[in-house]
Amino acid sequence: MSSPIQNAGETRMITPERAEEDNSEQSLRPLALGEFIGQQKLRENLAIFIEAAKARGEALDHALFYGPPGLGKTTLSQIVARELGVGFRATSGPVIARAGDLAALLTNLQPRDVLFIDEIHRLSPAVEEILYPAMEDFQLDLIIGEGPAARSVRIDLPKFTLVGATTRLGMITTPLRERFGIPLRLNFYTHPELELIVRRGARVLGLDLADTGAAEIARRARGTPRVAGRLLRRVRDFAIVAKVSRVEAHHADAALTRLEVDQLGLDAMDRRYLTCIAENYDGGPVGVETMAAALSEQRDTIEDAIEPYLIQQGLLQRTPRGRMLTLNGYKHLGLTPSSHAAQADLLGPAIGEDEL
Ligand SMILES: Nc1ncnc2c1ncn2[C@@H]1O[C@H](COP(=O)(O)OP(=O)(O)OP(=O)(O)O)[C@@H](O)[C@H]1O
Ligand SMILES: [Mg+2]
Repeated sequence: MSSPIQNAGETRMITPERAEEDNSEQSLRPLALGEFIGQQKLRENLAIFIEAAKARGEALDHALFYGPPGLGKTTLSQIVARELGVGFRATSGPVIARAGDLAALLTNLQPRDVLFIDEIHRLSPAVEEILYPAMEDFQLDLIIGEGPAARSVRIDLPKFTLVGATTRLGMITTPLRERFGIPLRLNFYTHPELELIVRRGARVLGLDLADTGAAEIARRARGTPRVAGRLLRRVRDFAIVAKVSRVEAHHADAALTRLEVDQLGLDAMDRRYLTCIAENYDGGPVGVETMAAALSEQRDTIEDAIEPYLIQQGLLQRTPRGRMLTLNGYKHLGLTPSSHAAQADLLGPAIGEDEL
């Protein structure tokens, strides 16, 4: 089991979530706003906010990046600090266990620094409590001591920028959400954008990739740069072993088909999810907990990493009563819908996209 090809098959090939291997993502990470491909509106707005903050010599307003995994939230957060020319400190929601941990981070910031909190929806309520006055008034209210001897002290903080990232906007409490002056939503990338990202990645990796090969990988990257980078590496593995000097569409297609990534970019897991709804639940509606149990998957994984792309592709719909397969979902599986199930397309309105 030591060849790269066999190892590649062991994990879910196109999962947009981070994996060990993604440490090598660093090399594919764009470092400036100008190098960042796609998310055009967001990029333009961000550039204006950054320029204005710099002109005023003030800290940028707090910013919140949200959207499915692997679309560039962490990358953009690093770019923000770099473009501002300030320090960057990174932590994540589950890592900050106690209020004191956050206090230590905040008191060590330099003026205008960026403090990046990944998975910010997973902060504990006690920590969030400390964060509110820090974000709003740049003050820290700490209780020192216990019992009758306890007293509260107030510490002034440097004016800093909090950059939060989350895959689950719906799980952020309203008071926290309202303290971000700049909420920024990341969307799935278009095929032409992904093609540019794949071509850039191939240059960085030193792979001779024909434009047709780049297009093939882009089309099957699930709208997600992280997936594009991963597919690109796997195609490169196949190319090395097969001694292909220039990778064309048919090479990429052969590699991706062997990895069970289909024409839409769905993998075995996605198809298992869709098939389960079609065959076990007559097309739905079925609740997410039921699906999690049926597939032995975490609910979070299903909601973060599987459903958003299926919904975006029009294969699945989230209704107030549960998940439903659409006619396109059936078509993609090569199944004939039951008359009952075909209703998904007529059932409105779907749950707001923000809930994703
Ligand atoms: N616009 C882009 N252009 C080129 N590469 C990109 C772009 N966006 C993301 N990437 C690449 O995709 C990978 C994943 O990006 P990133 O880690 O920023 O995603 P994320 O949104 O923070 O994901 P998660 O929600 O899992 O934390 C990185 O290797 C990054 O270099
Ligand atoms: Mg991230």
